[in-house]
Amino acid sequence: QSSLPKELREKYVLTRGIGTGVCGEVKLAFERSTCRKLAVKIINKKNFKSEGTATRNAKTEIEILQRVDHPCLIKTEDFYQTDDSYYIVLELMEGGELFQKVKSQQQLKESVAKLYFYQMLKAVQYLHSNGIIHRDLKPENILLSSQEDVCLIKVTDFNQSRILEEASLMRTLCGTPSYLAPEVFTHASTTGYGLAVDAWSLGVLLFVCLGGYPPFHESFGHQSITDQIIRGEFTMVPSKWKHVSDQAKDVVRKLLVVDPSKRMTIEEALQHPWLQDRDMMDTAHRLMYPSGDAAATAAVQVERLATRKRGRDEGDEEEE
Ligand SMILES: N=C(N)N/N=C1\CCCc2cc(NC(=O)c3cc4cccc([N+](=O)[O-])c4[nH]3)ccc21
Repeated sequence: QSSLPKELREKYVLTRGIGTGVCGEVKLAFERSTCRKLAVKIINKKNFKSEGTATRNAKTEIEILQRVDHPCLIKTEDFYQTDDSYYIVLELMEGGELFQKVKSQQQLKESVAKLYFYQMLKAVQYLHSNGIIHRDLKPENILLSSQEDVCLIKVTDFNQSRILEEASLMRTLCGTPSYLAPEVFTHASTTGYGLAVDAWSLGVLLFVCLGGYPPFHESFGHQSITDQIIRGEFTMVPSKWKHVSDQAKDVVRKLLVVDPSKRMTIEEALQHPWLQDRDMMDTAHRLMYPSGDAAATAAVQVERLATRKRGRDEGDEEEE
């Protein structure tokens, strides 16, 4: 306890470790004044690359952590630092990492994978609408709020995130364009393809949740994992995928497309038939907006009307 920042020690009691990340650890903490249970993520500063990028990376990440506000993004309660570590006080996510759940359960039930995937899409849609690319979406960075299958998920670890620097693009365009590459003008370098990296990662995440194993891996066949990824070559092993619906497989196939300009976007994924599931959406919105406050309920109604309208447009027979 001695190396902890004094203010942290005065406000919280840190107890046992509850999860070990590659870049530090997570401890169970109690807020002295309320006895509330919380998590404290301790990140060693040396985990960030060289000093230069470390401070910039860390600042960006801390900025993002404190700026984002969405039910499916980790929320920081408090923040402290010493010379060698950051101490981030967070809400407790008692379900731990999605990684552990998939590892222990092999593959998730399709309905559970859909509920989690929908929440991940909403979280990433929020980040993208705020000009943030996550760039490191993986099962270790998806936290579950409880041990129950039906639970809230939260995306975390914005260490690789990038805030789309529109400002730097504007500065670039002020200079002489003669040496600038075409993609600088076609937004490929900022808003366009940048966002598509998160869509790919969500495809890998969905594959792992449904299939219980990763689409690309060193141990598969003769190709290196890089070649498998560059060629977009993955196999849906029948024994693992025979119970998975064609619509779910379609979402995976449309996200794991090598050409970013042909890859399904987050918005398109949200419109995909597999996700036009009112029960799942009602469950997700109940988890995301438990207070059921007016604004949230209105948001849900809008979404449901939109879904219903889409259904009618596409000659959807099923009536409520
Ligand atoms: N690396 C980086 N630069 N930023 N990373 C970050 C940014 C700050 C937030 C953050 C939180 C976590 N993880 C948890 O909170 C967590 C894991 C966990 C496992 C079991 C139980 C509980 N729990 O019962 O709470 C758990 N909470 C992992 C990485 C990061």
